[in-house]
Amino acid sequence: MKPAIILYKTLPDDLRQRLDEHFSVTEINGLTPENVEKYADAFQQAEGLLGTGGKVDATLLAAAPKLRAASTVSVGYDNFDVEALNQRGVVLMHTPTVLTETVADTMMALVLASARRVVELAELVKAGGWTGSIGPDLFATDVHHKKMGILGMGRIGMALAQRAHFGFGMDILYHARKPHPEVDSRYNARYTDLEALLRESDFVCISLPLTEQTHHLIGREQLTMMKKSAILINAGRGPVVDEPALIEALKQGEIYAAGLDVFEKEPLPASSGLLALPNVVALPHVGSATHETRYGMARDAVDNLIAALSGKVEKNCVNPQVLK
Ligand SMILES: NC(=O)c1ccc[n+]([C@@H]2O[C@H](COP(=O)([O-])OP(=O)(O)OC[C@H]3O[C@@H](n4cnc5c(N)ncnc54)[C@H](O)[C@@H]3O)[C@@H](O)[C@H]2O)c1
Ligand SMILES: O=C(O)[C@H](O)CO
Repeated sequence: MKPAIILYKTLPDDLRQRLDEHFSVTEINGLTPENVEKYADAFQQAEGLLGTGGKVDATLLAAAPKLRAASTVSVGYDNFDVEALNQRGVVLMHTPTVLTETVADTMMALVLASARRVVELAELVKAGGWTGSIGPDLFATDVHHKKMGILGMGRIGMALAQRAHFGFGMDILYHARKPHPEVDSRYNARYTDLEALLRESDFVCISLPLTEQTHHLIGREQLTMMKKSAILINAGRGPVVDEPALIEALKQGEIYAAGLDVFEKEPLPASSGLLALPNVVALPHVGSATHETRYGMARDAVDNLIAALSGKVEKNCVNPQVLK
C-alpha cells in the first residue's frame, strides 16, 4: 500500500502525477488549524506532509501520529518546531540551492530599485509627472563602488557578494557567526562585528534565517548606527527587523531608504506605515518567485519526500540526526 500524505500546495501537473505514483495523496487548501480539524482522518493516517506556509508544531504533530517526514517547498523552515520534530523522529526536508541565484537577483534588484528610486520615478512618469528635466530633488544615489554589508554569509549571501563585487565593483563587508576565509579571498571581503558593519555600510543586506538569535536583530539602536545615507535591504525574514523602529528611522531620515521582500506580518497589511513612505520599495515575498525556480523548488520538494519516506535521504535534510 502507498504511504498516505497530505499535500498543502498546488503542484504542476507532472509533479503531482509523480507524487500520486508514490503516495496516496490528500490535497488540502493550506495547513490551517481549520483544515487540520476538517481533514482529521487524513492527518491521522498521514506519513508525510508537503507544502509551504503554516505552522508545524507539537499541536500539529499530535494530530498526525504516523508522520515520518515533512517536506517544505522553501529553504527557510522557521515555521517548523524542529525540536518537536526531533523528539518525534520526523525528518524535515527543505529546498536550498535551487533558489539561491534567483533570491540573490531579487536582492540586487532591491538594491538597484531603492538606490536609483526606480519605482518612485516610474510611478511619476506613469502619473504624467514628467513635465520637464528631472532636478536634484529627484536624483538618486549610486550603487557601483559603494560598500555592501551582508548579514548572513550563507548560500544567498555569497551569491549576492558575487554580483555586488564582480558586477558592481562594490566593497564587501559581512557579519556571520564566524569568518569565512574562502569568502574573504573570493570577493576580497572583510568579516566584521555587527556594529562595524552597520556603521560602515552603504547597503545593509539581510539574508539571515529567522531564529531566536536573529529575531529583531535590527532594532532602533542598530538603525541609529547606520549612516543617514544607508539603505536597508531585507530578503531574509521580516521579524529579523523591528518594523515599527524601521518605519520611524525612515520617517526621521535616520536611514535613506529600504528595499523589502519580507515583513513581520505577511501579506503586508494595506494600513502598514511602510506603504506611505516614498523611500520604501516593498515586494510581496517574491525572492524565489520565477517560473523556473518555483518549479525547481516544487520538484526538489517532491524528490525530497520520496527520498525521506523510502529511507534514501542524501541531501536537503534539516535534521539528519533523526535518521540515525
Ligand atoms: N525572500 C525570499 O523569498 C527568500 C527566499 C529564500 C530564502 N530566504 C531566507 O533567506 C535565508 C537564508 O537562506 P540561505 O539559503 O542563504 O541559508 P544559509 O543557511 O545558507 O545561510 C544563512 C546564513 O546565516 C548565518 N546565520 C545564522 N544565524 C546567524 C546569526 N545569529 N548571526 C549571524 N549569522 C547567522 C548562517 O551561519 C548562514 O551562513 C533563509 O533561511 C530564508 O529565511 C528568503
Ligand atoms: O524560504 C524560502 O524558500 C522563501 O522565503 C520562500 O518561502
